Amino acid sequence: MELILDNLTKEFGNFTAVDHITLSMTNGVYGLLGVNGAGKTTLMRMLCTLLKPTSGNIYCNGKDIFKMDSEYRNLLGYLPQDFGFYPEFTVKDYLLYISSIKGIRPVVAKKRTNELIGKVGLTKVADKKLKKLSGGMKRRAGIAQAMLNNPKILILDEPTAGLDPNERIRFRNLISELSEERMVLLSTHIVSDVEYIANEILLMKDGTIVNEGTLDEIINSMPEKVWNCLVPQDVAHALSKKYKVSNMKMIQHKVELRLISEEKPCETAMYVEPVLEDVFLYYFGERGDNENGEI
Ligand SMILES: Nc1ncnc2c1ncn2[C@@H]1O[C@H](COP(=O)(O)OP(=O)(O)OP(=O)(O)O)[C@@H](O)[C@H]1O
Repeated sequence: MELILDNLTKEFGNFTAVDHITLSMTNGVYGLLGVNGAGKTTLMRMLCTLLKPTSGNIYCNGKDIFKMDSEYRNLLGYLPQDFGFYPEFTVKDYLLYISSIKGIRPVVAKKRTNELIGKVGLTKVADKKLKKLSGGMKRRAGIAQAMLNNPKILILDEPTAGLDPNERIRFRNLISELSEERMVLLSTHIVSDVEYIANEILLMKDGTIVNEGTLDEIINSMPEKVWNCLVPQDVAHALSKKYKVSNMKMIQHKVELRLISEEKPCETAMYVEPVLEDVFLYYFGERGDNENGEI
């Protein structure tokens, strides 16, 4: 399975949401990481043929996905950010209903529904109405519906948004399990989501992929260094205005800062090994002197 994005672009009026992305993806988990508004959903909607590109193409095993029609849709499973669920349906009925929409034969649908309910850990609540489930459980039902046709390409838009830490971990494990022999593309703005499960990380900013690679490749390619410094409060204040600061902690009467800088930022600064969160800050963070800065 290979998906190729060739100069993919989407404009809304004179705003470019996805800007000439060229990319190739095969089996494995791809983590699309970016801040709100980076263009993740727009990119995913094009990959699901729900949105036509302004220019550029997407090829699946060499064929234009917009010309493949049902041949492509049969390969695809999609969990949208705000997936419409049916509050009065039980988990089982919901999955059987979606199966019928997808044109899956009833015998196959029944078998697949039972299998997936077990896989996503919803056996105990299979006959409960969706409105009675927790956010994480609903999201798991959402994943199950995306998996009904045993897709070779699974696209998950912010699947962990709003989940508590336990559910988040459970979800990550589930996604890893489901990634065998298929391509999974998941978007998130949470660094740890991709840190643990993505084989390939795509950093998206302002409609473009600013960096792409394995966790190690991305971390090692950061052009600046990460420093730890323990300084008095006034110095900490000045440093945080000048540099991007990934962490700040009070230790007795001093402040411990973790910051990103090309050169040694102060006399006492010690170089530390970077982690993905530092890289995220490098690309997406703002220095403290930028009033509009948000991470
Ligand atoms: N239909 C549309 N018309 C106009 N602008 C749009 C439309 N859809 C998206 N945009 C704009 O395109 C940009 C990218 O939006 P998109 O939803 O793809 O980002 P995102 O990375 O998924 O963000 P989030 O994490 O908040 O969902 C945003 O500035 C958004 O306002």
